[in-house]
Amino acid sequence: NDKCSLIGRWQNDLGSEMNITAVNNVGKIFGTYLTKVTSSDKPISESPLRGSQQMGDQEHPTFGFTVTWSFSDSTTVFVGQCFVDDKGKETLQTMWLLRKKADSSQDNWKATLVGTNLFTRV
Ligand SMILES: CN1C(=O)N(C)[C@H]2CS[C@@H](CCCCC(=O)O)[C@H]21
Repeated sequence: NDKCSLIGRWQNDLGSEMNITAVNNVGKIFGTYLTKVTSSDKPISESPLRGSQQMGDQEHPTFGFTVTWSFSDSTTVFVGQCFVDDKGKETLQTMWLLRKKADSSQDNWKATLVGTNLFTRV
């Protein structure tokens, strides 16, 4: 049974490192996210990550989590699923929405970025 646990350290192609430190018995996810790149001009620091995963099927659980950036006024939400390939390699296939702070509602239209992202274990 290829159980896919979210716990541990993950990295993506942008050089970000995510450390999921705990998933409790009801699927609550706790961790931190350290980005190497930012669209803000502030110094980067580790940011908290909170979310939840489905606990029904432990093989390839779906999940969602929010990163509340500690150094910028933006927020990113991730949603995705954990997969294990036939060699036992785990990946997190995700899509994300990055909401940057708009200076006014007139700028609201250009304040949300979207993307896909693959995480592999460090
Ligand atoms: C590095 N990133 C990464 O690993 N992503 C999956 C994408 C979605 S979150 C964004 C970084 C946002 C940093 C905070 C800010 O620039 O306001 C980018």
